[in-house]
Amino acid sequence: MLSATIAAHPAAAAATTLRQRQSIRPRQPLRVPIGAAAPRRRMATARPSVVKALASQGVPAVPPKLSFPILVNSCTGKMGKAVAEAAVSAGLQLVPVSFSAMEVPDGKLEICDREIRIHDPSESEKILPSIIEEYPDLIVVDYTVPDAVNANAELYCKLGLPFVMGTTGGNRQLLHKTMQDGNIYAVISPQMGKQVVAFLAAMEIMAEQFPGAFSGYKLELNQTPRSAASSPAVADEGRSGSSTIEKQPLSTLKAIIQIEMPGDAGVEPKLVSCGTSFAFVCMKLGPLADGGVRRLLLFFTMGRFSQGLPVLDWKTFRMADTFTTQERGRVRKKKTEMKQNVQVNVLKEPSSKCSGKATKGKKTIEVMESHQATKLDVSGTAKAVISCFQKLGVSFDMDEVKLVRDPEEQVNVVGVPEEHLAGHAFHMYHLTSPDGTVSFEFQHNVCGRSIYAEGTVDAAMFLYTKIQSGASKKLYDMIDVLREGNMR
Ligand SMILES: NC(=O)C1=CN([C@@H]2O[C@H](COP(=O)(O)OP(=O)(O)OC[C@H]3O[C@@H](n4cnc5c(N)ncnc54)[C@H](O)[C@@H]3O)[C@@H](O)[C@H]2O)C=CC1
Ligand SMILES: O=C(O)C1=N[C@H](C(=O)O)C[C@H](O)C1
Repeated sequence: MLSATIAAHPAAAAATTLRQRQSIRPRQPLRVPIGAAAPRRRMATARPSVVKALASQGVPAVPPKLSFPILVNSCTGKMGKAVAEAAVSAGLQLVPVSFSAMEVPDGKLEICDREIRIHDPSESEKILPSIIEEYPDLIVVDYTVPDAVNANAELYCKLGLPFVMGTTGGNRQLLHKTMQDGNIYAVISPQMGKQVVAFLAAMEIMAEQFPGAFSGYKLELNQTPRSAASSPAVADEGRSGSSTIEKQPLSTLKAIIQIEMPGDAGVEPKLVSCGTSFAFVCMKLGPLADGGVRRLLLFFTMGRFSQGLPVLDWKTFRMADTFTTQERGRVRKKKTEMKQNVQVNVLKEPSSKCSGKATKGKKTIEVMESHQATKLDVSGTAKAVISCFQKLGVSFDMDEVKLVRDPEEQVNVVGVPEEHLAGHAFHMYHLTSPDGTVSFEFQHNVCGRSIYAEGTVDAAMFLYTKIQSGASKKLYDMIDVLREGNMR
């Protein structure tokens, strides 16, 4: 049966609860579905000191596999489900209980052949104490909603329950205070994707070592390029007089780093650059610039030329023809909408050959993030990156981040693969020097959930080893996790 014992005094109780938990003898759960986590007293692993000692005696120091109980709050969500699956495949014991604001048939959910009982969040305070009693080494992973962040963290602290908080939003200042008062082991990070975290860490190091390095720079596209020199395509647009594309300075410094995760791009979630080809950008910009078929053909031809492809082959004509007969009607329909977003298109790949912008004096889009339509808050990762830029001397208001949540815009403008509309995170930052002669562009684009799920499992393992070793530091972020060699 689930009991309703709660530590009476949050701050003081937190530390004692944790100590008490170490000495509680585990009970057998009354109803544990086959394959679900059975309560355990301790992980079946050797401590690092033991491994070291064995190694000194010539015994190979193969790190033992960690195994401890993990409760995922909430298993009904996209991230919760992905983490639960990753936890099982990493050999952790998935506790067959979760909470959700969503009703599920029979109050149950099946994950990796394990039956998870779903309770209403209002019951968590009543239910969790007995779960802790059954699973003294329990770690909770939180992927719920921004509105639940503070209450959940307070509850975990009150119960002395170590946790990994992946949920973004809520009141982060209050969260920080809760953690200070609660003195509980936790990893909190709005970004668990380790490669993205490594990028964030690099930003932080740069901000720390070269504060103000980008003073005066703006997170925006060039407003008034100085040089008239440009690529023939852009020059042609300029001469036509009808184009909204402006010329870019020759000296514009630009680098696109594209990192793709190995594996089948169509199946595996991936970290990608979302740049499209020069030809594609021109195809989008051409009609918006009131160009006719001739201009389109010219753009397309130049695009092919720029990529070292044969200029005049059947593909050139076929694609132009397809565009004019089938796509042009559709594009015309969306013209107004696209015009509003044309800067994003430029942001997507303003390559040196097609660098330009279509602002016509309008405000440019400087930081853009695109996520699945169900995302409730502004990207926590974007906020973290922007705060690094701020330390580097760039002035930028968080409210200015351009949010893209419309699936049509995501596919047509941002370039999100359709199969990842329900789970993606594309981020773009464009930085311009005060005189407009230097620009930088950063992108980190993730499709799918597995990069975060794996990072979360690593964070839980990291936390577990910290608890076992009685580390004096209790609050960590993902950069701490990476620093201790957790890139696996
Ligand atoms: N740190 C990271 O690397 C990442 C963080 N996230 C963040 O994680 C959070 C969840 O994202 P998704 O899984 O995509 O959202 P989702 O909408 O798919 O899932 C949220 C789940 O939480 C449940 N829920 C709502 N209120 C609750 C409460 N009080 N207690 C327990 N469960 C509750 C909902 O019923 C839903 O099933 C968001 O804040 C998102 O930004 C998402 C991806 C990566
Ligand atoms: O909601 C998401 O999906 C994501 N949320 C996190 C954020 O807000 O930064 C991390 C990533 O962008 C995916």
